[in-house]
Amino acid sequence: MSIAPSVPHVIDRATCTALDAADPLAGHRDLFDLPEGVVYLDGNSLGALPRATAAHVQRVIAEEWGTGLIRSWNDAGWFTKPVDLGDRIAPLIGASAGEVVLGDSTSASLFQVAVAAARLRPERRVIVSERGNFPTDLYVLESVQELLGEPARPLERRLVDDEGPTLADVLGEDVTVVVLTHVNYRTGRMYDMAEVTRQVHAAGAIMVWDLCHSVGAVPVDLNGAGADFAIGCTYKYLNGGPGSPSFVWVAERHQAAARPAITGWHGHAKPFDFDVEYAPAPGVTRFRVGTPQLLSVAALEASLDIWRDVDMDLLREKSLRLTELFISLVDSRLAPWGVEVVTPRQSARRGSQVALRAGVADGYAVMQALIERGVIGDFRAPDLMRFGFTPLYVSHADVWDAVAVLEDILSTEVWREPRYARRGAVT
Ligand SMILES: Cc1ncc(COP(=O)(O)O)c(C=O)c1O
Ligand SMILES: Nc1c(O)cccc1C(=O)C[C@H](N)C(=O)O
Repeated sequence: MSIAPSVPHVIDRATCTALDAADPLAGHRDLFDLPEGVVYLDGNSLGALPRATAAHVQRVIAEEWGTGLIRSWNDAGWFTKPVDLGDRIAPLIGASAGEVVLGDSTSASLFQVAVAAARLRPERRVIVSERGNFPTDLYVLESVQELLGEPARPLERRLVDDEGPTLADVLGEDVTVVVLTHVNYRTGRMYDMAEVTRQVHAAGAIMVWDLCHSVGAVPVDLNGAGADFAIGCTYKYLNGGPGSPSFVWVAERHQAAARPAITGWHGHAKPFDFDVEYAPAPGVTRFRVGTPQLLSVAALEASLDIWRDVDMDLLREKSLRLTELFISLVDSRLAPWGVEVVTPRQSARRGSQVALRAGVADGYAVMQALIERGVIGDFRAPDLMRFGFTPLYVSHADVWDAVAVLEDILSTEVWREPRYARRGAVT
């Protein structure tokens, strides 16, 4: 695969519009309902609204719910939707049919999967994750510790980072599961999935990947990497809408032995036998819990249609072109204010987002000023401005415009106005 970003050396806005004119993915932007005048660089938190979603959800409400009523569990295929849509996510993450199923929230799915993973290595007593992981993953692992730890044999949680201890430092015969997020939510740094999985397996441990910031953003090959379990969300780059369901991937070789944390009736082998005893469904279906949120599932179904004809190599090429373009414009135009690129410059180590430290300015205030001017990114405490580049709807001209507004905010020092000062919770 060619991943040469091919950003020309001398860049002006006309260069960016020329890149857009030559962009094979440019047409996909029309599949989204983005507000006029907005440069949307926060699809790494909540993806944009696909044009087809409202009508599809409206049809599900009116026809399947309104008219079909209870019959729709069979007639509209409601009962098997989590498995059917799992099969549609599978090609985006290098999974086979029958390996992916929709879950509840990502947090709940991680609990479901991490417990199952740890139970595959019960004699080992250390769970490893990363200090910079998205906090919910770390909190969930505390619950796994509590659930599976015994007074005489507690489970320990060890956190690694680049300053040490590193993953290589802690991997040993006592490690049961390693839980890492493939693309870091703050820095956008991406792990080499195959290499890390190999290291973890060499220590005899189980590898669980969080794909929240990878699925739909970068090509992922779980089976190629030989990973064991994965979870992810669908409301970021898959554009499933706020609160759309998570997904769970379990490698086929683990499915028969895997014992999920929560054994609900939708994961039962024969849910409509209403047995008193639990018997797991075959395959990944046992990771289902209870009634799926079908209106959110419907919104996701509409957004997944967009992925039928997306070439993931082209997607990656465009993603790298956008992030490369952004980084070079930041370097060339924002140096006077000490703006620093935190995301790795090596393209193989970068997801589809870029984080900046604001230098002499207050990043929070700068981000509020940007948002007021229609350039929507976000801020992650203590000091990072984050910009997500969703290749399906962000253009090269958007990148140019975003940096131009950023330069203006820094040079006029408008960010110093009191209305941009930090207050309350931020998303
Ligand atoms: C890496 C990662 N994991 C998990 C989550 C969230 O989990 P949930 O969908 O349960 O809110 C996020 C973002 O919200 C995330 O960035
Ligand atoms: N999931 C979110 C939510 O429920 C509320 C606000 C933001 C989010 C996000 O997705 C945040 C995101 N995971 C992040 O990378 O920071």
